[in-house]
Amino acid sequence: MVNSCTGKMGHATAEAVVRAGLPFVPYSFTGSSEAVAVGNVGVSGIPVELVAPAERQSAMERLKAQFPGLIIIDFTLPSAVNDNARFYAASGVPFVMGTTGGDREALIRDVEAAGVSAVIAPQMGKQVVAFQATMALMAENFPGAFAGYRLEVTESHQRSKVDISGTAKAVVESFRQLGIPFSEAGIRRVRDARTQVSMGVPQAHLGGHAFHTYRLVSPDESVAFEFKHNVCGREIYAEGTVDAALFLAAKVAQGGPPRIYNMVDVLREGAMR
Ligand SMILES: NC(=O)c1ccc[n+]([C@@H]2O[C@H](COP(=O)([O-])OP(=O)(O)OC[C@H]3O[C@@H](n4cnc5c(N)ncnc54)[C@H](O)[C@@H]3O)[C@@H](O)[C@H]2O)c1
Ligand SMILES: O=C(O)C1=N[C@H](C(=O)O)CCC1
Repeated sequence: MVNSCTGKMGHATAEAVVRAGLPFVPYSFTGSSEAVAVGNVGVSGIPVELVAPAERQSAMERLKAQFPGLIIIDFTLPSAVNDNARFYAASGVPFVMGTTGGDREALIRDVEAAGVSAVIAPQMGKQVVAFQATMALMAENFPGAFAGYRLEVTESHQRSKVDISGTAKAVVESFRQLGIPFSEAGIRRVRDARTQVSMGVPQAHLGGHAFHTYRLVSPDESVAFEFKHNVCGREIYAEGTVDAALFLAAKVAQGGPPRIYNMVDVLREGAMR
């Protein structure tokens, strides 16, 4: 089940679920205004019934009975992430949380306390996850290697993105361990089309892109490193999310204690196609 199919990522992911030939639940929890205004949406020709927040409790009971082994995928909004995760966890339904932002520490705490398995990650794209894992490995192996360096971080996304890149925040954590004090407030956030075009974002992808640049400069400016990951469109995340859902379903089927996984866990197990 994908929440919310009315959103850009939710819709792209729902299409990827159908493309993969997986059983697709034709219901989607959504924001109250969309449920009223839109009513229903179509995903690859399948009509999907939208469920408003006020109806989600009773709908969840029905869905759990109707779809044993239910896995929820959440791409909603930073303002909804904590409440949604608490709701899924309290309902005992394992879930993949791709939504960024919110209170991330509370998110982990709540899900752990409820004892439900989940994959929670701000980045679902296989190659970007591999880059993230590489930075984390470098930090683990060579802590402080970049002490004294200056870090500049720029992220550009479609205008509708409300929060700072969750991926940039995660990567910055590795740079901190490499010796560079850097606060999230220092991340340069680009949302205007003119700047984006000047940065090389294709016109056709102004409505869906994620460009990231991390630049490290030595104290005397004689040495510079630049890491970039530039994504156009959303397919890379949608496909990675399907991998995460399959991984989670397999973990739940195996039994064992509930656990919170991230996408590096999924990648490490070779579970990304
Ligand atoms: N993890 C990843 O790889 C990845 C990739 C892309 C986007 N994202 C994240 O996914 C999220 C969604 O991005 P988007 O571009 O699809 O946004 P969007 O604005 O297009 O869609 C958000 C949707 O959430 C719905 N919504 C709002 N409140 C809700 C609630 N309480 N319950 C259910 N649905 C609700 C809205 O109706 C809307 O359709 C963002 O946090 C974004 O950063 C993550
Ligand atoms: O389009 C978005 O929104 C994205 N959000 C994630 C983030 O914040 O890191 C992943 C990239 C795309």
